[in-house]
Amino acid sequence: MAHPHGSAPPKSQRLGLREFLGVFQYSRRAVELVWTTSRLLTVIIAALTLIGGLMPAAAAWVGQKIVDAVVEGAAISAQGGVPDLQLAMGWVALEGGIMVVLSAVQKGLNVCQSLLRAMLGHRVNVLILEKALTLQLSHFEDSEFYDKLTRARREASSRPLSLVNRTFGLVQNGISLISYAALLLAFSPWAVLVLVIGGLPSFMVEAKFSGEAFRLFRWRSPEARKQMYLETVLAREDYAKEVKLYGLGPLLLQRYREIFQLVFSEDRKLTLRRGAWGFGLGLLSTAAFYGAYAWIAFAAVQGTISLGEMTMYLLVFRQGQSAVSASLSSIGGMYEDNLYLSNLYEYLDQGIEAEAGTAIEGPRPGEGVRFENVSFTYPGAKTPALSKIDLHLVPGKSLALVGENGSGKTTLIKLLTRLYEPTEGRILLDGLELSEWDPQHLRTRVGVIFQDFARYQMLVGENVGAGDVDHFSDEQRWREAAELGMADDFVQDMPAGYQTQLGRWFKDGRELSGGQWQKIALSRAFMRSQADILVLDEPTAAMDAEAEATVFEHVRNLTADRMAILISHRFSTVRSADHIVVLDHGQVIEQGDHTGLMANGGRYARLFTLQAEGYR
Ligand SMILES: Nc1ncnc2c1ncn2[C@@H]1O[C@H](COP(=O)(O)OP(=O)(O)OP(=O)(O)O)[C@@H](O)[C@H]1O
Repeated sequence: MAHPHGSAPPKSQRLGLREFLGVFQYSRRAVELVWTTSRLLTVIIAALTLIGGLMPAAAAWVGQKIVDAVVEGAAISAQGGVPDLQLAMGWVALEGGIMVVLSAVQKGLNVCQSLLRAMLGHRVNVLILEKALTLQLSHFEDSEFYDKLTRARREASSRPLSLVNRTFGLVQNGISLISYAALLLAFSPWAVLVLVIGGLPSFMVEAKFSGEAFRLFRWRSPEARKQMYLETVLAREDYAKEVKLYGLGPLLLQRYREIFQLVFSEDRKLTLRRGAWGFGLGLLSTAAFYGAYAWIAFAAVQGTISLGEMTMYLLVFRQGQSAVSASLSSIGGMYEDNLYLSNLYEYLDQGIEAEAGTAIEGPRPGEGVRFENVSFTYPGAKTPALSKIDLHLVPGKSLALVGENGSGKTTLIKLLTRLYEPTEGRILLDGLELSEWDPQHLRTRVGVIFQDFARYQMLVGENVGAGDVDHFSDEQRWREAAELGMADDFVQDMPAGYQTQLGRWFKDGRELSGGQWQKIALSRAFMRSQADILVLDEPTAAMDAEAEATVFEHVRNLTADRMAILISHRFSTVRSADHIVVLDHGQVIEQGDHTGLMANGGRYARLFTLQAEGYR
């Protein structure tokens, strides 16, 4: 949720019972997730939980038997008789046995839970990433959606297991509690009531504050994202150069600190209030316990119960009380887990418009690409980035787009590659609208490099191979593409040739120059040998003039029956295109070939002459 920096977090709302229960809607999905992650581990955990639940009451009962046997034995000894030693020793041995089982159960639970935790964390991360693959570019550019993604990634992976553990914990404590109650009932039903009611106040506090903590977490997720971003800028190699030279470090670090202060001051308030209330209401539980203690001791003094029974009741009452508070805090924790899971599921359930097209050919093959009255406005933007564009790109021809920064050239390519849909008008390939094409097939027909192409910290060869996933690791194809993209020569000279690691993140990683990276990106586009539309968005800006000339020679040779779209600010390159389109503020203001446009004496002619003069 976007909010102006520094605004106060939302006030806590009163939590009605319905709202409280409604929040548990994700429990079923979380249990399902855990169950499908590992049935075996889930079953073992459930079984151990049940066994673990019965053990404490059994131990308390045996404890009573020990004390009574000892008291009885002592009385016999006092009267000069011979007590039955074996009986008391037998009970002690049994209690020892129960403790061994209990500790085995607890260890087993820990082991299973850590295994399941690792598996589940991985599973949830994969779910999150799989979903990310289905998202559209516009999602990544939407800050509110990005918050959802960040929140899901930060908290969600540990929550399903925690929820399931707490559910089991609740069952376990429930079983213990029932067995304690059964023992305690013999003393007095009222004692059972005191036991249960004593735990309620602390529970109310937990429920109230976990809701508040969650609202705080949601409120500050844009802050958390800013902090993550600053961490990236301050600690990553690709920013280090500028941060150092411009001395940005202290300023950015100060920002980082300020965000922490803002977030921490809210956290501190909440933590203090939570602690104070927890302590105050916790006193009630202590009072309930000592009230019951006095009552039980009184009964023993009066002789209504034996010493053994008194020991057992006290133990049962104390443990019962912790079972009550553990159960209630399990419920509170489940509530909290559910709140955090709502983030995960909100993100996973985000509706994605299906890319519905299925066509793999159009009615007029060979017609090429047509833009018909195409307009486009970015989500949230006030003015259109493109308006009323009409264009026809014919196979075998090349098209150059020129225009000032921000005139809409890259946007036009984003529409052609279906990263965005036109807000108005339509784009046709072979006579069929782009949205009706099978998206996979459409992608194989277009090879594109953007000016901000990705620099993967992988092998040089893989950086080329990325252009065609089917041949991602095919060294022969890497070479062919790299020759066309002018990268082969310098790659051969690298220490491990095509197997050289790029980037500084990993061992022995090499860095490339700007022009070399561009050659890699160009080669990547040449990997798309099936593509009949080749789009180069300022591909040669960092290359030297000779390399640029050769690359265009290659593009021209390739485009016998293909289409090439070229964006460039270098008119020496642009002039060789068959058709030139001049964009200004999202509109086509001139088009034609170089000679025609020069003869026109319009914007193109002016810009061309200006640049040509610069070279004289
Ligand atoms: N993701 C985006 N969201 C909102 N507006 C955008 C986005 N990308 C670009 N714009 C806006 O759309 C307009 C056209 O941008 P575009 O990137 O198409 O220009 P360009 O002609 O390729 O510029 P350049 O020569 O600088 O590469 C600009 O005003 C820009 O601010």
